[in-house]
Amino acid sequence: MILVTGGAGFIGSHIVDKLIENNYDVIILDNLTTGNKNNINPKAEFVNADIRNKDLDEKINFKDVEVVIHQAAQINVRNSVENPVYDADVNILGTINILEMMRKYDINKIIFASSGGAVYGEPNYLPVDENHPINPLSPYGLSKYVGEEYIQLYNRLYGTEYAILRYSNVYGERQDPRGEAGVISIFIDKMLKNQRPIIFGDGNQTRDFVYVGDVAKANLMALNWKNEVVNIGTGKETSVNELYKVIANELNYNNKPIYDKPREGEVYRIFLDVKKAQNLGWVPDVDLKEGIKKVINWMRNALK
Ligand SMILES: O=c1ccn([C@@H]2O[C@H](COP(=O)(O)OP(=O)(O)O[C@H]3O[C@H](CO)[C@H](O)[C@H](O)[C@H]3O)[C@@H](O)[C@H]2O)c(=O)[nH]1
Repeated sequence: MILVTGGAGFIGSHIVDKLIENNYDVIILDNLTTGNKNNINPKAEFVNADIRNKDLDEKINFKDVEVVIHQAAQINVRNSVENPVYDADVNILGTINILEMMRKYDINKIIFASSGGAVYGEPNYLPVDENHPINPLSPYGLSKYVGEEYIQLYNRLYGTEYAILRYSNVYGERQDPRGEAGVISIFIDKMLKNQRPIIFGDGNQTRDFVYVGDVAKANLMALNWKNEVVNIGTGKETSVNELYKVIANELNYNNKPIYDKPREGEVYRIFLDVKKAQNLGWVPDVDLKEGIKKVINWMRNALK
């Protein structure tokens, strides 16, 4: 049995679907603050609870759990700046609570969603590999990194195995354009409604956009990775202006974007070195254009 925390969320629900496709038994733990009931795979068992709950083992039969895939988190970077206590509570104490349940019930493996976009800070060199210095620029980046460190500490103290996946900018179906970020879903949503998207700054800032299905695939492969910290991205750099063009082109949208002042405190250029993931056998299957088409199809139906 595999426990997926945050399994009703954007990335977690795609992981659950892939696990079920591959005949794994899955329990979802989600408190539905940002997760959505509609994302829940009916073949999974669902427990509505908070990762910080000290009596989680009264709700979940941890004796059956062999691996925890820990995706539940406070994921909003800007909210973490406004409310660092809440961010640390969910992302640090929540992670420790999950690790304690694992210790109590001898669960030997955790796969953890970390952030390649947030832990490295402003890159000293590009692409950013796993050995790049850690210099988070937000409480969120720090809380994700502290989660990583606790997981490594539990490995030293109790031998708990881990795979820490540092995602780049993940996009895909079920990323809510009204919720936390996701420039791709925001641009598609606006263009479909014939509104003009806003580009913050000059639009030459770059990101590494990775499709959610490929991230789910990495999590399944990580079931066999032992004590690795791995960047998960495409290794390709795309500017926000380029992204705008690709989406506008797919949608035959002819309006120009509105340029606004740059968003404070965000990095200008970042993309990940993904050689390590490749050496472990993972490569992304879906390129940006194809992924954007998938999101457009999904959003057209979701908006009906
Ligand atoms: O309407 C928008 C939204 C975003 N952007 C720009 O697009 C780029 C990407 O922005 P996102 O908000 O999609 O993502 P971030 O790069 O800010 O990444 C942060 O938000 C992500 C959510 O997808 C992840 O949580 C990630 O770890 C975290 O660093 C940024 O340069 C941003 O300024 C715009 O120009 N217009």
